[in-house]
Amino acid sequence: MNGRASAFAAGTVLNALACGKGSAFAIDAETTAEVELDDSGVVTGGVAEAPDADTTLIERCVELVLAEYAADAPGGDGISGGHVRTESEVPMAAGLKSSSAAANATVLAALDALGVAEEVPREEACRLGVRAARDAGVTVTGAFDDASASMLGGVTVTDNRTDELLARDPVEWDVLVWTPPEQAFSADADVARCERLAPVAELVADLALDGRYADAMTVNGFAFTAALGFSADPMVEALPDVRGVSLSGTGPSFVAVGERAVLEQVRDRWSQREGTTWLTTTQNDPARTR
Ligand SMILES: Nc1ncnc2c1ncn2[C@@H]1O[C@H](COP(=O)(O)OP(=O)(O)OP(=O)(O)O)[C@@H](O)[C@H]1O
Ligand SMILES: O=C(O)C1=C[C@@H](O)[C@@H](O)[C@H](O)C1
Repeated sequence: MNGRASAFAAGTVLNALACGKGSAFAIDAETTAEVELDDSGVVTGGVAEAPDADTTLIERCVELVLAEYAADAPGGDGISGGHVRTESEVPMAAGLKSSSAAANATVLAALDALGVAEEVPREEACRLGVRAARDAGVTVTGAFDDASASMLGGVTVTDNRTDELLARDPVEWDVLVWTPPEQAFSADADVARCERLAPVAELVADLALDGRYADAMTVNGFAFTAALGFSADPMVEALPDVRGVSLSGTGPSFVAVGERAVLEQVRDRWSQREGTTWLTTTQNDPARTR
C-alpha cells in the first residue's frame, strides 16, 4: 500500500511564541512524502537531502495515522508499520515551516496509502500532524498556525493553545525570501523572552483578524527580531515600499511581501548578504495527494 502527497512551506505574520495566537501564509515551495505501508510493526523514515536528519516527526505522523485510521480502512487490517521518505524544497530549521510541511505531507501520504485521504477533512489531518510535532518535540506551541497555512493554503490565524482556526483568507502576494546559511530550531528558541512580547503580539493578532496581514507582519518582525536576537536591518532595507516584512518563524529567514518590481529591488539589496535570496508567490491551494 503506497501513498504520496505534498504540502507547502509558509512565512510568518505572527509568531505564536508570545501569546499563543499565531498567523502564517503558505508559499510556493513544497515538501513531498512517499509512504509504503506493511505489516512489520515498525515505522522507519528517511529525508532525501539530509540523510542524518531527525526522522522522529515523520515516523510519528505515520504511527498516528495507522493508530487512528488503519483498522477501518479497506485492506488496512494487519497494517502496522512502513517506511516514509520526504523530499523537500524547503530548507530545514530556517523559519519557513519545514516541519509543518513535512508533517502535513506525511500524514496525507499515509492516508493516501490507506485509501482514505479524501474522506478525512484537511483540518483534521493537519491536527494529527500537530500532535506528531508535539510528540516529537520539534515545536513550542504545536504550531497549528504554520501547519494550517501549509495544509489549507492562503493565510490563517489560529489560537495554538486550543488548536482553533480563527480565520483563513486567500492572499495573492509576491514573496521575497532571504535564508541565511545558519539554522535555528524552533525547539531551541528563547520562549521566556518571546512571552515578554505578549501585549504587542495581541495587537498584531488584532491587526491580522482585521485582515491587515501585511501591517501585522511588519510589527511582528520588529518585535521578534528584538526578542530572538536577530538584526532588523533586512526589514529596514525593505521598507517603506514593501507591503510587509518580517523575520519568519524563529528565524533565521526573512520574508517580504508586495509588488514584484519592489521586491526585485529589495532582492538586489538582500542578495549582498550570505545565503539564498529567492522570489516566489503565496499559495492558496490546499496540500494534495499526487
Ligand atoms: N523534510 C523533512 N523531513 C523530515 N523531517 C523534517 C523535514 N523538515 C523538517 N523536519 C523536522 O522538523 C525539524 C525542524 O523543525 P523546526 O520547527 O525547528 O524548523 P522549521 O519548521 O523549518 O522552523 P520554523 O518553525 O521556525 O518555521 C527537523 O529537526 C526535523 O525533525
Ligand atoms: O514551534 C512553534 O510553536 C512555533 C514556531 C514558529 O514557526 C512560530 O512562527 C510559530 O508561530 C510557532
